[in-house]
Amino acid sequence: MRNEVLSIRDLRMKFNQRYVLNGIDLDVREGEMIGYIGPNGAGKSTTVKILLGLTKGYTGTVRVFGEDIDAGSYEYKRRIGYVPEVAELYDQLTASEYLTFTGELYGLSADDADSKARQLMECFELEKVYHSRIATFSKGMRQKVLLISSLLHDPDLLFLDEPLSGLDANSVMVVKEILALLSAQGKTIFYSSHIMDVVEKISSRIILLADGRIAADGTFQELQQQSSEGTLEEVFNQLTGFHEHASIAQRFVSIVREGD
Ligand SMILES: Nc1ncnc2c1ncn2[C@@H]1O[C@H](COP(=O)(O)OP(=O)(O)OP(=O)(O)O)[C@@H](O)[C@H]1O
Repeated sequence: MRNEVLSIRDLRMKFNQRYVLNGIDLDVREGEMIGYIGPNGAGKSTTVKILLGLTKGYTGTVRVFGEDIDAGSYEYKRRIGYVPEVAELYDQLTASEYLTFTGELYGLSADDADSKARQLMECFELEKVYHSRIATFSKGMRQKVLLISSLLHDPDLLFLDEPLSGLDANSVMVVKEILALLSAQGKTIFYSSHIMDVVEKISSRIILLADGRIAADGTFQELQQQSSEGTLEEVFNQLTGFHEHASIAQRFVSIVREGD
């Protein structure tokens, strides 16, 4: 049996008297590639932020690498990498400064962080802008810097929120392959995205969160059987009880066209 990476019991979280997480139970083992999906506002980012120790005030038990994260130790964070949906990149820094800085935060020496960051930037054909300010980078270039910063310290557990956002088709292929290799080498990956065809293809297990609860958990094939639908997009629509896309679109367009 592979090692436990995450163990969550009856996790609940409320904001302004409203429960956003309503009792989550989840066990994750080494090497799992988890597609973490759910409608907007379902509670995906909230769960991830709790796991990262960024959001407090929850009830229930959360163990990461066997350690209760409420116990106050920060050591477990060194084994985690994170690509947030909206990143606070320090625009005034160069890629080299930013990556060396984040590498050092994760415990690498400045020289090791710099050398590793330079080589990883080269893999993404960004070596020429290594010493340029991030403020001058395109969306895709920024995304690559974020991916590199999340991986510099070779984490065992990786949380990715829309990691392909802004990447061109060639870079998408490279990143998907990187994730497959990391997963095959035992890294655990939480892949949160709204792009269902990618999630369908890369995940070994899909977890669907709806209204702060796990509404489905299994391989893509298991989810298909559960809902008797074809694509993950259709499974998602069915499991979240959504059938109104055509009428919503129609209403939206008719409001836009009002008065014409
Ligand atoms: N700091 C906060 N204060 C108040 N409400 C919050 C806070 N953070 C999240 N929420 C609420 O919690 C709910 C879940 O938000 P969360 O960001 O976890 O959803 P999500 O599943 O990641 O959504 P998306 O797919 O849109 O990124 C939302 O209703 C949101 O408004």
